[in-house]
Amino acid sequence: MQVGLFSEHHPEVPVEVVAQADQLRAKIRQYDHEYYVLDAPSVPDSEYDRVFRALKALEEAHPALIVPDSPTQRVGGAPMATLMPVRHHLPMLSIETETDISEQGAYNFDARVRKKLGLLAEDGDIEYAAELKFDGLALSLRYERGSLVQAATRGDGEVGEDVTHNIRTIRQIPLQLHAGAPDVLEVRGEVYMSRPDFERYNARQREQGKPTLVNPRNGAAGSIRQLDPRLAAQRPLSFFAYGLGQTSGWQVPATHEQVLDALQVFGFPVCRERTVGLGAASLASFHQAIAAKRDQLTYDIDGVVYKVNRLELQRELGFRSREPNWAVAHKFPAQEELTILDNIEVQVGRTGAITPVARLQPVFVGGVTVTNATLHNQDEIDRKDVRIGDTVIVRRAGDVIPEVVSVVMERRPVDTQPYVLLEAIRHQCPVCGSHAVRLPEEAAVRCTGGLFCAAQRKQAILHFASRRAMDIEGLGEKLVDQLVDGQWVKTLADIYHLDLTTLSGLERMAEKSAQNLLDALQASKQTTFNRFIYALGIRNVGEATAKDLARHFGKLEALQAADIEVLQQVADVGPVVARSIAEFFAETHNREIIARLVQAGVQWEEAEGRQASTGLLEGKTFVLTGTLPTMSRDEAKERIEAAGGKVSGSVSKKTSYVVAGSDAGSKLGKAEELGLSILDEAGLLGLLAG
Ligand SMILES: NC(=O)c1ccc[n+]([C@@H]2O[C@H](COP(=O)([O-])OP(=O)(O)OC[C@H]3O[C@@H](n4cnc5c(N)ncnc54)[C@H](O)[C@@H]3O)[C@@H](O)[C@H]2O)c1
Ligand SMILES: [Zn+2]
Repeated sequence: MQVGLFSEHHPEVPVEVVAQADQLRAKIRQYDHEYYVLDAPSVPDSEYDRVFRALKALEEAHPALIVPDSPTQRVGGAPMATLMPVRHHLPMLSIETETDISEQGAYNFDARVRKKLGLLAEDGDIEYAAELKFDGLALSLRYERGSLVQAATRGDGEVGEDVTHNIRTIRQIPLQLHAGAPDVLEVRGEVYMSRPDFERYNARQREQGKPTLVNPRNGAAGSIRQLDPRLAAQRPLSFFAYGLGQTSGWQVPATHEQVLDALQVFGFPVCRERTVGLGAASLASFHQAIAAKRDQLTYDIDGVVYKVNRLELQRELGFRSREPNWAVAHKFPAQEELTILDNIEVQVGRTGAITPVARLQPVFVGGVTVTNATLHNQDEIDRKDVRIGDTVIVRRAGDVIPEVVSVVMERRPVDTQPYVLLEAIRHQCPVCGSHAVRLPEEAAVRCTGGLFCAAQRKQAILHFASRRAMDIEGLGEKLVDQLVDGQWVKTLADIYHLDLTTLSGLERMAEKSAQNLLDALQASKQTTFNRFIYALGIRNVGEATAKDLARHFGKLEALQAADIEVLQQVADVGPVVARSIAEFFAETHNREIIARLVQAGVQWEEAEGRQASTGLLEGKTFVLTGTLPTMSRDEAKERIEAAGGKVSGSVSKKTSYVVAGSDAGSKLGKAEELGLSILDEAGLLGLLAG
């Protein structure tokens, strides 16, 4: 060993090692504060764990370094000053992490437990309970005589925060226990946000231009530690019970497995993914089985937890400063990792949305190597201030596409520039060169190329051919892929110029089906004006609007010539819809394609759109929900519209009638809430009959 300078306080440890430990502790203290107090971590857990392990390794090599307030000796962070402190009757500990994520990890844990208990090979295998390690926030729920009296976070393990006001908004947590509950029962478990709830919440926030949650764990922790329970109530949270705190007036079962069974009987959600087995092999196989299933679970887990099953043995094993000796967390590959963002490129989607995509230095995250991640849209880039050259946190969980969740600002290189998508593409669609725009009320940048844009062509053709548009039977997804990829169809109008030789030369296309398709194409040319408008796939123009437009304008020339003002004279056409219609017809490519469609023989009776209705239901708006006994939903809709009524998708005060069949959903509930008239099929037929 090099004999050099030694520290004053640790005479046996070289100063540079002391300095290194101090540096690591300062980092950990900063990360802990961001994570536990601010609920805003700046680095992913994987990075935190690396720093933590480095400190642990230093302390193991130089035990004199260990001080009682080292992060390796304590749990969590200080409670938030704004919430009331709660002293735990029994401390809430952490769990030791097994560093070897291979199956060897299970064997290491078993070996440590056996050694501590002084067991020999002939003493037989230990019984273990294995369960999931949920990635949320630990809670202690206290029930007295069956009623929830207090909910507390872990805090530093001794003193947590009172979050009862927020916990009461979580439906999965019983306020009252089923009969037979003990005098005092403290239940420990994890509050979490499911992935679908997280995705839905973020999608809605993104749509409204509001801040998104970084990950489900943060979403859960952030809402539980709010002061205002209304904020917590807006975020959908769930709960899993996994253990006990203090109890009294109860014969506590003999094993962990039986404790969980009992909690389930009392009314707590307990995760089904758990098992009990003998020895390390059973643990290793659980680890493997869950790893294979991880992506299909609807919530985040960061590993599995092994616990000695018999509580008597747990007591014998006891605990150290921050973790029990009878449990271990056996992790999986991290779902969030650090990497460098090399470039931002764009992709044009099937609806013309131009989305920014991050090109990343390859990084192993969520079990796969990731090189691309979505950045969603300009608003998200602005909010996260993502720049080329940044070190970013990438998240890949479940089957959701990888996403850049945040930037590690500390590591931003000098000379970076904010990224502006429209400027980067010079206001042009990179696929077709059409003008790219961003509507003020929209997050997305869009290509205005419409039917001309190859990226949008396949989708446009499928929509054009669909049953309620031009109704071209046999023109399905596989065929459209071949036609567009093979350059047979460059614009929509080309489909009417396909011939038998070309079609029967395609993969899996017999002459008979080729001829059938040609017949279907021919038949589709005779259509109605409203179907044709709908078939063009103009943004924001659905079937109902297409009908209104057909009825109002009667002629294609009139519709094409209408400006935004004139368009808004049509019932139900607001400024947004009017603008997308005007923009569509303003694009030269689109006008050309329409002209070619007409040239190819597409025609309709000009008057059809104005067909006289019986007028019986004029001015009435209907909402359909559930399955009607004899009529299909389309049929009901057609008959209502034929009688002059309107069919809308959502219930509001303006709804005249809600027609409800079996398995009616939330719309029926809403209708009842608003006190609207609710009809069954017979009632609707009655109205139609006058
Ligand atoms: N990114 C950051 O800046 C940052 C900062 C601090 C901590 N962290 C992360 O926090 C974690 C360390 O903190 P920790 O001490 O809470 O350890 P931990 O989260 O790894 O393990 C203990 C916790 O596991 C939870 N748990 C989940 N399922 C469980 C089950 N079935 N049985 C028992 N407990 C279960 C409990 O909430 C318990 O408190 C690490 O993952 C670390 O990366 C990250
Ligand atoms: Zn384009």
